[in-house]
Amino acid sequence: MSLHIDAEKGQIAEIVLLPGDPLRAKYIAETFLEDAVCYNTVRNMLGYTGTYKGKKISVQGTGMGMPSATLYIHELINDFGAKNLIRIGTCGAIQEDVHIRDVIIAQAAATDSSMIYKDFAPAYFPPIGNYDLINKAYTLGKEQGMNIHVGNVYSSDSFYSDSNITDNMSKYGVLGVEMETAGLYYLASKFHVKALSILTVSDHLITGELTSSEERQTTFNDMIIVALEAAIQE
Ligand SMILES: O=P(O)(O)O[C@H]1O[C@H](CO)[C@@H](O)[C@H]1O
Ligand SMILES: O=c1cc[nH]c(=O)[nH]1
Repeated sequence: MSLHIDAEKGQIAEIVLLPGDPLRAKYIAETFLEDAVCYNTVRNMLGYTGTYKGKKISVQGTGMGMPSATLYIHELINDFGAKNLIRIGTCGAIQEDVHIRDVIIAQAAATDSSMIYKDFAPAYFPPIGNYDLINKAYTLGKEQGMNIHVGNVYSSDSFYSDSNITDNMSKYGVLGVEMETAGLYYLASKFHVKALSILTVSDHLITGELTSSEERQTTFNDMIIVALEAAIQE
């Protein structure tokens, strides 16, 4: 076991899906995995392992923001041997041609977090996703007829903020804003594992549109299938 994950060695798969919401981890395990077993209830940050098309897969809630997500990601990699980590989350769109319910594959992630900067200052390290996983997920998403985009996202430490950073990100072509991808990609580089972040657009920061929870669920299912199919091709 590790500090925050109460599992035995071998109980967690090399492929781990990472939703922010632990109840989404439960939903994914119950809906998409066979013989799913819950291995973690510490702080209610639920984690499950089961199989998908015969391949062992885990799904672990990470909580919101990089301080929470990176402690689970760190332990999954270093204490349990995770090698392919795929975030499945939600984001706000910041481009006119990215619409609610669309899916964004994060090629890279800008961030206002000091977490990465302090390791490299005064240089900046660019957190990028794994090209193989990006390519597989994009191809699968297109085959399924999904409205799918690949590009930069902005991982912010603040959900609510008065700063104009998000506006500037939008001007520079960043597709959406969320709170964890930069931390995931940073740790994947640090520990030489593969990572991908796939995001459903839950709201639009320019138009003010929101998705209903039912709509989010349908798009979310499509996104999970893309993540699972990309993962088992590894
Ligand atoms: O839907 P999840 O994965 O939690 O992701 C997004 O939603 C949360 C904010 O509501 C943040 O964690 C953000 O990154
Ligand atoms: O606008 C949004 C939507 C989801 N997650 C975020 O961090 N921001």
